[in-house]
Amino acid sequence: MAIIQWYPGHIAKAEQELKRQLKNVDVVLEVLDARIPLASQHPQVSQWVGSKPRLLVINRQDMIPEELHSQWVAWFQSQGYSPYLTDAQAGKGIKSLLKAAQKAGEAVNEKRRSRGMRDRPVRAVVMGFPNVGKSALINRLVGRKIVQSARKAGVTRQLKWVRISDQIDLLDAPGVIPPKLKDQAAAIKLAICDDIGEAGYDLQNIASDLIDLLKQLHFTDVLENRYHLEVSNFTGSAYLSALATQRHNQDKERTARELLNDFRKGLMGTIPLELPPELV
Ligand SMILES: Nc1nc2c(ncn2[C@@H]2O[C@H](COP(=O)(O)OP(=O)(O)OP(=O)(O)O)[C@@H](O)[C@H]2O)c(=O)[nH]1
Repeated sequence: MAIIQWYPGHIAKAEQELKRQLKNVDVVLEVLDARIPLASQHPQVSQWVGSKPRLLVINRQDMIPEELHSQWVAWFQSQGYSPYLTDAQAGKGIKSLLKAAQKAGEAVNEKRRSRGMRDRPVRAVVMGFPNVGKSALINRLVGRKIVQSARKAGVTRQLKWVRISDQIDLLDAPGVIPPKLKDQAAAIKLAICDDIGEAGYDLQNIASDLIDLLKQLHFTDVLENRYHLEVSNFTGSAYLSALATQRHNQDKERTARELLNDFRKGLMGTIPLELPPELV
């Protein structure tokens, strides 16, 4: 079991900043990682967002098999959400999301009109865990590069409004959700997918956890195809050691980094680490 450590001061600050941003918006776009849509949802978001319309953006759709797309949409709809699938890197799913955000914010203008006020653009914010693709999504929604999008977790700056159309304004800085504190199983998945930002974790433990998880989900073939080492008789940790012996002169740290990078870059294939609950 991996021990993941957080920095409470850092989290408190992020949480405060998020609440400050949320005060100013009409519509929230909550970005999830398609490989782990459940673990990348934060239980407190509902409370923070309150009654504002919220759209779920299941990003990195390219990193899971296509047949799962509609299954996740159906599942989230059954839970009362409005889910939209995107690939922010390639720019897929952006138009429908934009339309939905515009529509979700219409209530604001209805209210304004009823008070004799003029319409104004709907204000939206993109929020989600570190590194889930918020900046890439903002750049796609705006249609040009206004936010730095990087592979390294935690790259996000201060806020400004950007007009996307005469109907919608977007905060140029994403709202970063501080990682979940209590749910270790979710935290491990977030760490595996590199969605945990500046939290400290042990690379070797997380790599071992990834191997255990792949075994549990019957994805042993992806490991065997990539590394040509049979996995069935090994625990995650023992497999990592065996791999280290085979590949890097017993350097487990290097092997762990390589394994995680291979997974994160999609080099093992499109592997969902979670399935919609009915399918389990
Ligand atoms: N394959 C794939 N990669 C994506 C997608 N969206 C974003 N990425 C990549 O994921 C990495 C992180 O994306 P960012 O947009 O920087 O993530 P962020 O949520 O803004 O990150 P922070 O600023 O750290 O909170 C980048 O390398 C992006 O190119 C996607 O839909 N598919």
